[in-house]
Amino acid sequence: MYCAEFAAGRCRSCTEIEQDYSLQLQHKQQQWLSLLAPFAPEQVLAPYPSAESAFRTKAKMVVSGCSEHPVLGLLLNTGEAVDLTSCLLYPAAFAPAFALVQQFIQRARLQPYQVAERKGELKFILLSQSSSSGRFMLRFVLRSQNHLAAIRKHLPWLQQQWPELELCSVNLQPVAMAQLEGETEILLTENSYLAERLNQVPLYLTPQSFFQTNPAVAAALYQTAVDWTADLSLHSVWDLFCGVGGFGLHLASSRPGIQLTGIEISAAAIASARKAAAELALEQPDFMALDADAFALAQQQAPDLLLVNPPRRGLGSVLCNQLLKLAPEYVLYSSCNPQSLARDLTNLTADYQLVKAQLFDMFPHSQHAEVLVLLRKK
Ligand SMILES: C[S@@+](CC[C@H](N)C(=O)[O-])C[C@H]1O[C@@H](n2cnc3c(N)ncnc32)[C@H](O)[C@@H]1O
Repeated sequence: MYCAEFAAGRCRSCTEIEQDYSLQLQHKQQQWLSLLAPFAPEQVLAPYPSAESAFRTKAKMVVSGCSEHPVLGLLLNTGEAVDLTSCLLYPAAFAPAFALVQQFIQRARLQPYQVAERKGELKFILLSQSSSSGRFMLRFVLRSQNHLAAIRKHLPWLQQQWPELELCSVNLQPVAMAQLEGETEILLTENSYLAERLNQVPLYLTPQSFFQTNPAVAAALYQTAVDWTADLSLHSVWDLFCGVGGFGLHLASSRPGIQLTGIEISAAAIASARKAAAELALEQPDFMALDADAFALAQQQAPDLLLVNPPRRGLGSVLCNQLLKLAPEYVLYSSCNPQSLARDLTNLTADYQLVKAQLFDMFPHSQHAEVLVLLRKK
């Protein structure tokens, strides 16, 4: 796919964008197959493809320039600002939304943060869209509360121009470092959730909780988890690193009566998962805001299916060893880092057989991949 910013060397995020998409997929699949080979999988399925453009429903834009001429995009080491408001990864509704945000910055006279001088207030804007409703969540990442009153004052204007704006908040990131967001979030609208719906399962996104960036591929991933486990005899499932509940809610809503336990470190994400579980009228779901290792280490009895979807670092040896000790009949492992998954599989395949594996192309044009594997106790 042709991208003018990539061709000009100004944006290098999509390192593979100039390669034909079918070749990108072939390439990822080959790498995936070579990582899996030592574990002798019984079945490896064809990769699940993504749309080539307009698939990414979350944008993280550095704000630079000045309040009269704000630039949304990225900042090069040279100090040059790159405008990414027409980036092809975003759905069509993002470009007019970015234009409104730029007008808002001008009206409210928000001063973009100047990295070199450590002056200014507005560092980033984070924009997410619900793929089911088309509605938006907008977050301003600020250095301090100095611009908060101006944002509050002009927000009614923005809401009037932009009826699809469901939720708006301010995140405070006072530290001058690369970390995108800080701990304090100030909600500016009545609504505290952005409602998403994948495969008819409600999911509630909140400002600080994780959500997949490619909802079409995420829907396929969740559905595959349901399909691969449909024939298994399951009474209990743990969903570790459950986020707002995508995997667990899909499994439990497709199998009435199943005992679901969801564990996640973010209390906001757990509140979302509980809200969705109540809407689905699930019987006895148990979503708890806890560290996954601490939870697993405190358990004596395994569920029938243990589902894990850890961050890029993977499970690590403590959780892998506890998993081997608990010995659930089945493990379903979804990973956004095939390398750390392979490390964990080295541990887990001592007692588990790798039954199925599939790559989901959540991040086209990059070298990243989401992968799903099903393991059965030997
Ligand atoms: C890759 S995301 C998966 C989220 C979810 N399964 C989904 O499909 O959206 C990893 C999740 O692990 C959570 N997390 C990170 N460290 C954790 C820990 N020590 N214990 C429990 N959850 C953790 C993050 O907050 C994040 O929601």
